Amino acid sequence: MSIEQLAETAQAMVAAGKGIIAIDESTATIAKRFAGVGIENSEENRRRYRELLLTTPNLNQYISGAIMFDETIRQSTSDGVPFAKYMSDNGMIPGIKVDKGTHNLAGFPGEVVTEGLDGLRARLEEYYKLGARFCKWRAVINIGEDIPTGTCIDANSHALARYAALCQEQGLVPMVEPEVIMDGSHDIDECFQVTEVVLRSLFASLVEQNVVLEGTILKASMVVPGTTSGEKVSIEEVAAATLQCLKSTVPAILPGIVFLSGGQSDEDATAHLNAMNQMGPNPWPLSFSYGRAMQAAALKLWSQDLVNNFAAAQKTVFARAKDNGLAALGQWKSAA
Ligand SMILES: O=P(O)(O)OC[C@H]1O[C@](O)(COP(=O)(O)O)[C@@H](O)[C@@H]1O
Repeated sequence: MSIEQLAETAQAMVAAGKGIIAIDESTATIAKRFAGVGIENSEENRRRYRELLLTTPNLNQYISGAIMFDETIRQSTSDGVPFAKYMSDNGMIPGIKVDKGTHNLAGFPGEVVTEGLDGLRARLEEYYKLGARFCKWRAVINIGEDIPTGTCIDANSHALARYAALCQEQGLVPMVEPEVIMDGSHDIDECFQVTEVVLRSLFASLVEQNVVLEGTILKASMVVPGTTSGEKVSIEEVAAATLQCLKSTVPAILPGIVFLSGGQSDEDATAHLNAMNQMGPNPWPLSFSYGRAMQAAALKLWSQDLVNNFAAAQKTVFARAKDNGLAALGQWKSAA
């Protein structure tokens, strides 16, 4: 796989007015999401739900690709078409989450490191054969008293860079996701400082491990105050702080940055992305890779009647995709 092909895939992931739908919740995470709305966490319900999301009519107008979980990439539509094939046939790029989740970082209470490097080369080979063309690995950085430590940041950056190099070796575009978690009483300035250190460390590690930035996508968290800080900030303040942080840390050669929603309301996630694009031109396309902010409304509606609300829930998915697609162009208008 040439660098040009990796770069082409990466650029297609952030094509103008399009973003990614993250449907890669691990079995434990989807269990939480289903429990929140009273859906039984069975394999068939998970398959049917992912089918609802992926077969939303005209989704490809605003969605360039989807990140799946290991179970999902092995599942098919009710008509027996593997999800990855369904996506490629419908102009969307199949992606796969390849990390094996976070684990306590030994010796550093309150901090975690993402695992999954052992045997990764063989797993990537298989995912490529199953149709995946990009991957995702999420590192988690918590803010609290005396954390994050430099050790935790370095350990996670190193793992992200090792993962990214392996992906590129196997012809897969790595999406690197260092999520600075919103939970906590820290203010927006602290989130800014932590995010800045994390991104500097990540890009230093990527370069050290010979990762080709032209074939890499960053999945970033926004610079926001901690959820229990009580600090009130405007949409424009979040957008300006996030942009400043990214501009001072992310090389302009990167093909694009997509954001996670991290527990923000649907409206905030869209409004923040829209504001950042209105503040452009920016060095890279800025788009979305939302999980909850793409799905929450649809999941709630579907949970009320798994049979009869299927099509209505898909309309909700389409509406969220459209809102976020417009926000990726800075053309979204709040209904409020
Ligand atoms: O903990 P898990 O199961 O890996 O899931 C983490 C989730 O966080 C994300 O990275 C971002 O999702 P949100 O937009 O909901 O924050 C998703 O891609 C993923 O499903």
